[in-house]
Amino acid sequence: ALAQTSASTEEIAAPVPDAAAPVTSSYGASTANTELNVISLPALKEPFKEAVPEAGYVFVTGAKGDEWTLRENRRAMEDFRIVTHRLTGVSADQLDLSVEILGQRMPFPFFVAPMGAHQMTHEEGEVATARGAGMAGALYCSSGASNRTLEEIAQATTGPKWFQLYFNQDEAVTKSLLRRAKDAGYSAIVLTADALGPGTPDRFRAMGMPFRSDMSFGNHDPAKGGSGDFFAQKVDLTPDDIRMIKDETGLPVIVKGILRAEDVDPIISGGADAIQVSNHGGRQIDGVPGAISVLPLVVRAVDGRVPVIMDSGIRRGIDVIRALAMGADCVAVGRPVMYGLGVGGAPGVKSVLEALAAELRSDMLLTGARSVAELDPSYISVTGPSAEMQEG
Ligand SMILES: Cc1cc2nc3c(=O)[nH]c(=O)nc-3n(C[C@H](O)[C@H](O)[C@H](O)COP(=O)(O)O)c2cc1C
Ligand SMILES: CCCCCCC(=O)C(=O)O
Repeated sequence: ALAQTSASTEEIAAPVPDAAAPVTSSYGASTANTELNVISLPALKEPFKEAVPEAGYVFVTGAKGDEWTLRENRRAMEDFRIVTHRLTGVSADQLDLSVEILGQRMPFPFFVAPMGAHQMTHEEGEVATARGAGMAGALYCSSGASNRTLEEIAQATTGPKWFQLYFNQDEAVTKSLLRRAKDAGYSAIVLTADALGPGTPDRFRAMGMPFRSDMSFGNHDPAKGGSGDFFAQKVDLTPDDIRMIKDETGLPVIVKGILRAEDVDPIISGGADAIQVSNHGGRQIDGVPGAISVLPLVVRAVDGRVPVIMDSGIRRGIDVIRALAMGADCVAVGRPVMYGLGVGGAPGVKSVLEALAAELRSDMLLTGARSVAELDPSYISVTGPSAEMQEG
């Protein structure tokens, strides 16, 4: 039996098995544990709405202010038109989708973006998401705002893992998080530079900010070896903070949330090992450009010194091609992974990642490039507002 939704037939791509819906907690997050027939990542949004509490749906899908940046992340993708090659002799068995970033080999050029508060969506929280990522062989980036502890999450995945840091005002708290991340086997630290705290979509605020009452920030839970207050984030970050993370852990540092070419030099001089172009999925400040629009400007400023990662708006195989051709070394996938979690739990996450890999594989074959390394700007014609930004 399939759950009924109010969406049109075209929008309902993936059936929601009955197993996706049971409600066992007072909050009512999903307990689903099933593989999904993913027709496309965007088409999972409606089943996600059916499978999770309204608060979780609004928190995940919403964005800041008028949500212009959220929409612009998708619209701007259309400015990047793919210029295909023909008769290149590429066959499926020759196609190489693997990449290596910061010493980490990945089977495909995308990974799970750091996202917090997964128990707003699924009872198991990040443990299920990380397990699903591992099942697909994908790198999992664990959010500093996870409900489960970084240690529980590290144990849940069989794949590579990075830890995303929300730098705390209390240096002892930050250093303790970093030490724990290193001890748990995370191989890089992602410093988020573009956030003041949780996303606060207007629709979520209108509901009274209904975070679940039993929600904990696992990494700060004193009962689980944590300390400090998640909300006491240090906002006045400088490049010196990068050095502290490196000194403390000896791990590579990725700075996430960069949208401007001028920011690149001080960040690389500060010791960053990679730059992540992102507008946080439009959740922190509205009105900033689509991430794909500014990617070429940042790539030019980086000039090959460190890898460039991009997220915000990745939904399709062709989006991955667009970003890689414009100079990203890999991309991160955000909200669609949460859709998979809500609708299918760990196997649902695996299904989402495998569906994107399958889509990318066929899109690559039709693009004519043999490998991710072969993609370059010649595969893209930049049009519209994004083209104007490259000139200015
Ligand atoms: C529910 C949710 C929670 C998020 N939490 C974090 C977080 O804890 N740390 C972080 O750096 N980014 C966080 N992000 C931003 C993502 O890492 C990523 O930048 C964003 O989801 C990209 O936009 P997209 O999902 O629309 O592609 C979060 C995003 C969502 C949707
Ligand atoms: C209350 C938990 C917040 C977790 C996610 C924080 C964040 O970065 C976001 O965009 O939201």
